[in-house]
Amino acid sequence: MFHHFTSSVMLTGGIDPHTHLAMEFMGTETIDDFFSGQAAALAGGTTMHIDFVIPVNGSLVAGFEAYERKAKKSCMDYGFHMAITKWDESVSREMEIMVKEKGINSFKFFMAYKGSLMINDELLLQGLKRCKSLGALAMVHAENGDAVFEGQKRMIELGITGPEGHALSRPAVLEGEATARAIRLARFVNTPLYIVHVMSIDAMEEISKARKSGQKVIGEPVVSGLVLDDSGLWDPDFITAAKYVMSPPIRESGHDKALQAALSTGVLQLVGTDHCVFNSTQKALGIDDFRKIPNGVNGIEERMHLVWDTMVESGQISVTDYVRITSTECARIFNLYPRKGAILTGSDADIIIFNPNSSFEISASSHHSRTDTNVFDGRKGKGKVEVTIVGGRVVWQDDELKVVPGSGKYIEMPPFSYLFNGIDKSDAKYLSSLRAPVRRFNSAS
Ligand SMILES: NC(=O)NCCC(=O)O
Ligand SMILES: [Zn+2]
Ligand SMILES: [Zn+2]
Repeated sequence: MFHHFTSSVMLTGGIDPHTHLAMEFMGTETIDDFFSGQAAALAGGTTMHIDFVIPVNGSLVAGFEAYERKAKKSCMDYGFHMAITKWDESVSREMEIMVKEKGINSFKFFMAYKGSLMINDELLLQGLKRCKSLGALAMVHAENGDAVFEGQKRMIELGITGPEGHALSRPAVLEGEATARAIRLARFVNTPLYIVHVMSIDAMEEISKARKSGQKVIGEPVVSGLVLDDSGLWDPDFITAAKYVMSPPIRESGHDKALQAALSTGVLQLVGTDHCVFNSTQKALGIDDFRKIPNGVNGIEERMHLVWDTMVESGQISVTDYVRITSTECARIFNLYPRKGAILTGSDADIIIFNPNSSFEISASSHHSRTDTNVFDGRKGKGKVEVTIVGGRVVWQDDELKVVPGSGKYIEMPPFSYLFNGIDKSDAKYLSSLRAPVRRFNSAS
């Protein structure tokens, strides 16, 4: 959705499907909270984000309440996904409460982070079945956590303790394996699947194959994976190298371009950030051992600019495609369209004015995030978000923020998005195929 506005264009505000604000993780907490992270987002033209609630001691209700408190200071609209980290009757019941009473329509399963968030295949299967019955979208962090654990041991035994050990310990083959496994289990259950942070050709090709076969699989690359390669991890300065540590890792050069191509051809459908930032002091927790470097990079403020420059300015996609991959498709997948993801009568007036002839430059000293580093530091490009409007109010203009803590609203997301269309019919077809050849056996005697 875009309209001409002198040399600038009016576009739908961005929606970031993947963030971690005020998240307790790896013995610390992300430094951007719901105010600072959202202020950064608004300065970069993103007007809504969906964050991941982490259960408290396995309780979804307690986790939801904790995130409600964290989000009180919000200055822009937000929604929640919910992580599932253990399985029992109570979790299964709480999933229903989340969907029917709390406005959550997606659940994330971590196939990595052994010993903390990781789940096994048995849990994943139970979770997929439950998601299907509730009309909720299952999401996976796809890396083989057991093999990552082995890979980490291997690096430490070789004496490789620096940030490069992070990437070497969890190669793309492990992302490809877990992506394939999750896709096959979702096919077995016959429920849609969303792969978060697709970082490699290996994972992307599994998604491509499944989609070609007609399976409902969504692939989300993140801006770091689209525009960076792993060279920063070899920087001789620990803090510089450690800022690039995220999971799955940023890959060797070549994966970035392949992910861009997949995005431009519809193999991948929307762009997130996985904004999950720790400052230099927090990253230094892993100075002697890469396994202790808190995982995560920035992107919430940079996504709209970098996707424009990398994809539209380069000629890979049109402006219409840009709006789809940064906003509309996210709204459709999470059942918010057309309230969000569109400029229409009756939609929330979340709008940006974007000047394609202007330019941007990214730097840790001028960004709005609280963190003291930026993985895109020094990058320049074409295009600039000149104005951000949320709910009809100007919050970013002339490089100045006018944000009000507490003004952001929680957006409930109803279940049974378009991805569930036709699932009941294909189930019925499968069941009738089982019953068709009723076999009779002769008795043994
Ligand atoms: N991605 C990452 O390194 N940190 C955030 C948690 C996750 O999404 O896996
Ligand atoms: Zn993840
Ligand atoms: Zn994440």
